[in-house]
Amino acid sequence: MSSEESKIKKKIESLTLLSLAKRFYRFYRPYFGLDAKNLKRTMLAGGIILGNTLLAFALVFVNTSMASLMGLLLVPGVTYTAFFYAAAQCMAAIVGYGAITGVDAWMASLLGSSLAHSINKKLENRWMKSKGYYGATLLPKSSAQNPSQLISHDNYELNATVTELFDNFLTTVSNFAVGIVGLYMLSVPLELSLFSLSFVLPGYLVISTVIYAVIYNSITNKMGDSLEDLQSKQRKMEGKIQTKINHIKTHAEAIAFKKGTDYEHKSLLDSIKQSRAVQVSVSKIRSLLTFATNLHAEFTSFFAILLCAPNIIAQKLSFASILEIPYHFQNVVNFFTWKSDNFDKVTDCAVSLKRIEDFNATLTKWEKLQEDNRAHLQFSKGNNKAIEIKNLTLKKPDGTLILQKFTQSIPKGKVTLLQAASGVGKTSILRAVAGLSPYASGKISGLSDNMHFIPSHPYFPVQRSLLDAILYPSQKKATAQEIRKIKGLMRELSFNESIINDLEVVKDWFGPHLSDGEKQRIEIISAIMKKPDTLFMDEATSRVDHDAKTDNKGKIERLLKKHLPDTTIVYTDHNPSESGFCDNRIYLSNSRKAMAKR
Ligand SMILES: Nc1ncnc2c1ncn2[C@@H]1O[C@H](COP(=O)(O)OP(=O)(O)OP(=O)(O)O)[C@@H](O)[C@H]1O
Repeated sequence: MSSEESKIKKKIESLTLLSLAKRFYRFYRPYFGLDAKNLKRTMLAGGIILGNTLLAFALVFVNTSMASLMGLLLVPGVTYTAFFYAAAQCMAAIVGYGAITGVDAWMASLLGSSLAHSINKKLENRWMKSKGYYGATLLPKSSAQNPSQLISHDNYELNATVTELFDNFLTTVSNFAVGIVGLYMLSVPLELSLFSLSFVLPGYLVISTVIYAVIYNSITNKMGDSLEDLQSKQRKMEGKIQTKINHIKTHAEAIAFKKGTDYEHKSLLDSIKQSRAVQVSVSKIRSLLTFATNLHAEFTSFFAILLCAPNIIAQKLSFASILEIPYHFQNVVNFFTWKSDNFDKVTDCAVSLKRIEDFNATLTKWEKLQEDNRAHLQFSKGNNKAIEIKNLTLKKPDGTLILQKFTQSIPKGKVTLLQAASGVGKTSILRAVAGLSPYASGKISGLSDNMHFIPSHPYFPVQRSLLDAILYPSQKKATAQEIRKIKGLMRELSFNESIINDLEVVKDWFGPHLSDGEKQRIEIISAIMKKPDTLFMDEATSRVDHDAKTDNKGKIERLLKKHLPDTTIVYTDHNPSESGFCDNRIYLSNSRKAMAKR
């Protein structure tokens, strides 16, 4: 089979109800069972199934009581007592039917929200705990999904719609059963005479209804085949727009400085235009489907009457039976046309499910990559004298080399400067040491758990105070002593009093409230507060002055020596001071070989 053929086959398969049901089954299976965690959901699903079985009986009760009321009205000389009794029966049947429907819908919505909550927790948990937020971008050919839409919106929509569809499908099945039985009971055998031969077709109403339904279903299915693809594209476009807007917000200042408004505007507008083009195609297909389904809705009664015509003409059907036929006909047809009748919702769910499947697949790849890498890059306890790096080889996601067989001994309790030209691999070494490089091999020994890293771009948690940023990621309340110490360090690093007074105020501290150099000084205070055994700093003072007068860089270096006298410090710096801060230098040459010099 050619690749084109197999693609087409895959597409057709992906849209069949059976294959969709299989995918949904695989996806939802872990959320049901008899254990305490899943029992509530299992009971709700059972309740919905039971509710729909009861609905089938309630429906029979509604139909028979209506038919007997009709029959009664046609009897000459009917009494009011008999009429009210029959009417009361009808009322009771209708109210009973309505009540079961209400309880059923309530259980479906409870099930939907319970599933949404549980699945979201799992997705979020997996994304955060496996560091998927970091790793997804490191995968080769990663399409770097934007999970914000998925976690905040798609998953809730998916579960609300799936449970609604599940309930709706069960109702359709129970109505179908009632419809088939009803049509069969009303189906007076059709007698046909052709030439001298006569035929009798028993249950012909059932057979004709099924034939009608199958033909209608195949027509609408063909029309809606491309809807899932288009909706998938539409969601991707929405994700792209969100990403671009977030990007503009994050880099607002740089864009404004670079006078990039028109550039960003055009880029955003292009995405909005593309999304609009997809939306127009989706609307066209939707309107075609609406046309077909509305036509079918009107045709149903007409076709049912046509089917009954021979028996009505032969006066073999009572008036009450004639009234029942379109109703049963509709119920039988609805079963076959269920997917096309709910095409929008079914494809919406299929699209959301696909996005969650892709998201999970990306996380699985990342988890596997980490697992594989654990065997290649080995960490061990080592000795008290030095951090030993042996044969460290680092690669890019596409497999090309960054650094080969780097071997180095870093003395403990000293300050070591890691120097090299830009792009040689200094940050990559720090990533490997932090266990954040999935394409690394070699051996590293002598590290303790108490390490601290200052990344090249300062980090501030969202909607938190400066104090929270300094103590990040600790979630404990700061003690009065800690606050006093932090304020003292801020004064030593020449912070303005107004900033010191705002220490506990929640602000967008990553925004313009602090200069870049101030942000870097906050990171230094954070490191001092952690008292790590080993401190790794990546260009941590690049935005801080070190001229003779103010010398903030010198202040930082003296402060680190004073407060962290026993800490092993390893840092990168393109513009190191000559103040004697570092005890040891490592030069990483372009030929990827390291040389050490004291
Ligand atoms: N995830 C990645 N995907 C692709 N290339 C990568 C990745 N990580 C690192 N590299 C490449 O590895 C090389 C080394 O990068 P690294 O950031 O370690 O350099 P550096 O020595 O710290 O540079 P600088 O001094 O400019 O910060 C660069 O060419 C970079 O593009």
